[in-house]
Parts: sequence; structure tokens; C-alpha cells
Amino acid sequence: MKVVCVGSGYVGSVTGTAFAILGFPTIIIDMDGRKVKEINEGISPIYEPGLASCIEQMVNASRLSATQTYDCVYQADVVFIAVGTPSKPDGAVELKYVRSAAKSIGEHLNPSHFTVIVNKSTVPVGTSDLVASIIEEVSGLENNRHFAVVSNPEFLREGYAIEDVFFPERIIIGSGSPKAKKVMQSLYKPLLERTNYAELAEHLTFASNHAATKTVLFETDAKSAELIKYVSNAFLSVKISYINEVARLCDSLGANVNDVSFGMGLDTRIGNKFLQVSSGWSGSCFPKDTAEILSESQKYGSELTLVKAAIDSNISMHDYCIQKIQRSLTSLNSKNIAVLGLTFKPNTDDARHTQASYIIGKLLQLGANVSVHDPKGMSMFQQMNKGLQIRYCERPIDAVAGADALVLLTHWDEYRLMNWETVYKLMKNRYVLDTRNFLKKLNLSELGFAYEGLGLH
Ligand SMILES: NC(=O)c1ccc[n+]([C@@H]2O[C@H](COP(=O)([O-])OP(=O)(O)OC[C@H]3O[C@@H](n4cnc5c(N)ncnc54)[C@H](O)[C@@H]3O)[C@@H](O)[C@H]2O)c1
Ligand SMILES: O=c1ccn([C@@H]2O[C@H](COP(=O)(O)OP(=O)(O)O[C@H]3O[C@H](CO)[C@@H](O)[C@H](O)[C@H]3O)[C@@H](O)[C@H]2O)c(=O)[nH]1
Repeated sequence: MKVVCVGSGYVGSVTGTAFAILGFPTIIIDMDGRKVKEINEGISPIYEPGLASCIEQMVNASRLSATQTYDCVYQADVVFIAVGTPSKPDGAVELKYVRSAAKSIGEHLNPSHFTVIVNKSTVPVGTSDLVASIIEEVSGLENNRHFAVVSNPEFLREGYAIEDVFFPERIIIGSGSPKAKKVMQSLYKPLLERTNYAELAEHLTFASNHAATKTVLFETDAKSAELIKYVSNAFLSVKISYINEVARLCDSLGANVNDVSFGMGLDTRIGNKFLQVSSGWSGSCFPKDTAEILSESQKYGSELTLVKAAIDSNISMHDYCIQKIQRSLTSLNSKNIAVLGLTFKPNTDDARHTQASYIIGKLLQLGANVSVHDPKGMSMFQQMNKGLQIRYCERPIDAVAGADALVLLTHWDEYRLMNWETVYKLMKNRYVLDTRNFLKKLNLSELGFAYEGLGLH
């Protein structure tokens, strides 16, 4: 089977590479010439642990290539759509990239060959039908006869994308076409049976018990598949917002949220995942997906009030962090604040829609001077936040020199491993706000810092 993947971003580059490793000749289409050139040179277009070496190996083996044109669709058995679906200003999803990809696919389909078009992008209920109708209109071909559209949402997490794609807990296939479902079963067979995995082992960057992960392939209709994706992300957002509110309660009551979270997670009905305190969830997925599903639910008179509450709670969590800094420093006017971590989480260069831009924006409004550092995300953050007047520092210690406060937003290992005695000497006032409770074990208070986490006592 020949695979084509439209989009070479955080999902498309990993998806395309994964199917090449699983044994299918794969071509990635992207309209961005830089990404196409990089892939063809064996270079990863994004930072994702383990991905660069996988791409290099697959390109060298001639199993993976990239192009800006859609000609390869004619030969393909399966065409993934993995383009961006950002939010419009009202929170609803922007589908122009999906529409444009569908149109281009329709223009290049082979009329005498059954092709399966797969929506991997996160798209609202009904988008499979939309893609099918665009393709029918452009090609003059008939849906479910010459081609079929499948919803196959992606659940990878940035920073763990290789692991998540090769060892997923679930693969969701939504379609009304039994023929298309058969094609998808064949496509995922090597993943379900873990064949061709020997080649993969050297690229895995995290030691975990992969062999124990059993993947369930669940087949349903397209609408249900589309909804599973949104409500899963929304559920996880609610879960994080809940523990973040519990952290605030712990601050008021003198309890320790790390212990509370651990104790809760021992109940397998609750589980210990996504109960880690933060200044709020962020990134390229949760904010836009919660906004979209809330907007959709409101349009249909079935408002997801818990999701609405989580969105509000998330913003108030960002504000809560600022209030903590204010309580410690009183006026922030002309105070020097070092912010460590600009990406929405560690092990990614993705700085889209991170809490850092909200929190830094507020600190600036309050008159603070802000110096920042991030190991991988500085260039994207700078590109996305051109209006922010802040100092970008090559090394974390440059950001903390002369600081009145150090605010840790992202728990990169690099920050735990810093020489904290040097940090102590360089800072003017030794207040540290650790929004991930990540530095707790370093006992910074014993070194003389005024250390605060969230929900710790
Ligand atoms: N980032 C994640 O962790 C993640 C995880 C699961 C699902 N998703 C979903 O997957 C989709 C893609 O997300 P992403 O983060 O990979 O996006 P991205 O912005 O990183 O990448 C999208 C790519 O598509 C290309 N593109 C857009 N329109 C095109 C067209 N018509 N033809 C060819 N190329 C085109 C862009 O140039 C870009 O390289 C979104 O719907 C997202 O919600 C993302
Ligand atoms: O206990 C936790 C877990 C996460 N976060 C934050 O929540 C956000 C999202 O984290 P994570 O889910 O790990 O990152 P993503 O890469 O955005 O992955 C989510 O969004 C993807 C895109 O839809 C989905 O594919 C994944 O399944 C889903 O986990 C980040 O700001 C994290 O710091 C917390 O604050 N506490």
C-alpha cells in the first residue's frame, strides 16, 4: 500500500514517518517549501525527541520523501489529511486548510482506483461528510464507490509523539464504508502486530514498558470518531483544572497538593495521570479544542458547562500565579522577573498558545522587566509574540542575573540541573515561584531561597 500524508507539522511529520517505518512507501505533501526541503535532506522539520533519526533513516532507505505538489495522490491507496485546524476569533474551528487539502486531493484522485482519504486532523463532527462532498464536487467521483473518507483522530502528545504513535492505547476508525475500514485494518496491521519494530527500537528515547501496551482498534461511525477526539481532550482539560483548583484550596488550608494528587490517583477509577499541578494547561491543542467543542455544544443547545468552567478556571489559574508573585514582591513596577520555560511543556519547541505569553503579558502590564529563557522554544515564542518587549537570554543564568523573582513555567530537566548556588549568588531577591512543583526536592528553602510552589506548604 502506498501512503500519502498531507501536512508535515507535529502530527503529519510523525505520522508519515511512522507509516514508512511500518513498511509502507510514504510521501508527505506540504505547501511549506522549507519543511519539504528539510525532510528530503533527512532533517526533521520540528523538534520532537527521536523523530530526527527516524526521518533520516527512512529518507536514506528511500521509503520516505516530501513534495509540494499533489501528483502523488494519483498512486496512493491511503491519503492522510494532517493539516492545521486553528481557532477562529470566536473559538470555532478554522477549516480552510482542510477544505483546501480536500480540494487538491479531489483534483488528483485516480478514478479507476479506490482511495481512502483519512482525516487525522482534529475536526468537528460532520467534517468527514464535508471532505467527501468537496472531493465529489471537484473530481466528479462518487463517495463510497471510487473513494471513501475515514475519521482517524490522532492522540499523540508532543514530546512523546514517537512512543504514542507506535504504542497507542487506542486507534479509532470512523467510517460508513466497510471497504475503507478493511483498508485501514491492513494499514494498522503491522502496528497492531508490532511487526517491523526491530528497526524502531534504536529511535525510542524513553524507557517504558511498551511490550505491555495493548492497542485496541475501535471501529465506529465517522461522527462518533470525530467527537471522541474533542471530548477526550476536553475531559483531560477538566481533570487538570480540577487539580489546579485543588492546589489553590491546599494553599488556603495548608495541605500538600502533591500528596493529595498522589492519594487520589491510587484509586484506579481516578488514575494518577493528568493530575500534575501547573499554571494552567495550554499548547496548540487543549485551548483550541475546548473552545471548539464548547462553541459547538452551545450552538446545539447542549452546552458543556464543565468545559466552560474549566476554560474559565484555567485563566484564573494563570492569574493566581501572578497574584502569588505580587504577594511576594508587592509592586511589580520596575521589578526584574526571570521566566524560565516558554513552551507549553518540556521536550518540544512548540510555543503556540502557551501560558507564558498570557503571564508575561500581565507582568509587563504591571510594570515588570521580563527576561526569558527556553531550551527549544525561544524562536517560535518570539515569532508568535512579536509585541512583547522582553529580553531573550541564551542561558537560564543570564535571565536570572539581577532578578527579583524567578518564575518557572515549564519543567525542563535543564532547570532542575542548574547550579542553584550560582543562581542564588546572581539573583537580587531570591523569590522562586515553581508553578510545576518541580523543584521541590531540591530544597531551595534550605539554600536560602524564598521558594513557593502551588498548593505546597
Ligand atoms: N500537535 C499535536 O500534538 C496534535 C496531536 C493530535 C492532533 N493534532 C491535530 O492535528 C492537526 C495538525 O496539527 P499540527 O500541530 O501537526 O499542525 P501544524 O500547524 O504543525 O502543521 C500543519 C501543516 O500542514 C501544512 N498545510 C496546511 N494546509 C496545507 C495544504 N492545503 N496542503 C499542504 N500542506 C498544508 C502546513 O504548512 C503545516 O506544515 C490539527 O488538527 C491538530 O489539532 C495535533
Ligand atoms: O497533569 C498534567 C498534564 C498536562 N498538563 C498541561 O496540559 C497541557 C497539555 O499537555 P499534554 O496533553 O501532555 O500535551 P499535548 O501534546 O497538547 O497533548 C494533548 O493534545 C493532543 C492534541 O490534540 C492530543 O493528541 C493528546 O492526546 C493530548 O494529551 C500542557 O500545557 C501541560 O503542561 C498539566 O498541567 N498537568
